[in-house]
Amino acid sequence: MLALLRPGASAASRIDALAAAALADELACYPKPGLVSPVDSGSHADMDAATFRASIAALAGYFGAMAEAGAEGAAFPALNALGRAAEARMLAATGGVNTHRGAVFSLGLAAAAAGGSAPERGAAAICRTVADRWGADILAAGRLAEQRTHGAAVRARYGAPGAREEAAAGFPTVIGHALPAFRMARRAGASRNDALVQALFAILSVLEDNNLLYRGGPAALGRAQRRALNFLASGGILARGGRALAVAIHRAFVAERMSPGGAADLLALTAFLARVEEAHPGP
Ligand SMILES: CC(C)(COP(=O)(O)OP(=O)(O)OC[C@H]1O[C@@H](n2cnc3c(N)ncnc32)[C@H](O)[C@@H]1O)[C@@H](O)C(=O)NCCC(=O)NCCS
Ligand SMILES: Nc1ncnc2c1ncn2[C@@H]1O[C@H](COP(=O)(O)OP(=O)(O)OP(=O)(O)O)[C@@H](O)[C@H]1O
Repeated sequence: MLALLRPGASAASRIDALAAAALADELACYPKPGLVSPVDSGSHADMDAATFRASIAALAGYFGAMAEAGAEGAAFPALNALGRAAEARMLAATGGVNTHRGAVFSLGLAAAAAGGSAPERGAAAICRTVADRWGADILAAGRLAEQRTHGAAVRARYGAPGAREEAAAGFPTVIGHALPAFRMARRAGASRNDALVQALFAILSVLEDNNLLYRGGPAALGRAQRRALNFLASGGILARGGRALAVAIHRAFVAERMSPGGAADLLALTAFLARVEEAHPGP
């Protein structure tokens, strides 16, 4: 966080610090259905909050490097190479556990876009930049990719879109659902944590999360979306009993061993964009 406060810090190092803070926001946020937080490991046996902290430390500098590359007009292959190298550092730090693959991808692209555009233009401009500058190449790379990931298995089985489609379209789930929910909750007096909980449920209510599809198929995805819609319809985190309902939904996910990792990645992106807007208020 210190680089944020240093007036002389470069734009890239400020973006790096904002991205690290956003990953810390996502980890700290509780309750998150089935996901790892400092309170518990949710539906995960192979990782806990310490694994995530080690992963965040291993990613130090990556988002700044993406911001610099974006500012220099880098094409997709250069960003992809930085992302793969960061992913390798993440796996080395966690003993091979996938803590942040989706965040390395989505938040990395957003950092590159933030580096290449004036941050005071806001979150929507950053996400549009991802779509405009790299969208076509993101989709083309997907068509050529090795088909051994969980995402590829889900696509082959259910034809579902995933992280690539969300990024190539300029993160519509974040711009259209998560950030409005976050801002509305903040205006209504919610803490950052509680506004992020609200944003996570907004994401969960609409996202085709590949992690849920991989572990539990369309039935698990439908159950997750219905629970999230029910949470939002009953007034969300600020309603009387809202926090208790969120904890109950978290426990239901854990009982079923379900975890919406894609939604968690987009929550980290939401936290990043919110912090960029706070640091660079528009006109
Ligand atoms: C595109 C990536 C994420 C691979 O996707 P694929 O769907 O094939 O694989 P995998 O199942 O391993 O990963 C999916 C990741 O996306 C997240 N996710 C799942 N569903 C969604 C969704 N609907 N929307 C957004 N994210 C999602 C998951 O949490 C998971 O972390 C990635 O491995 C890749 O190409 N990385 C390149 C390196 C990189 O990050 N470059 C930087 C920017 S170009
Ligand atoms: N707080 C969090 N808790 C759990 N997952 C998260 C969290 N934040 C982000 N994620 C995302 O969830 C994904 C990890 O989920 P998961 O462990 O289900 O996937 P996997 O390693 O692909 O599969 P599996 O463990 O089922 O073999 C990561 O890619 C990560 O980006």
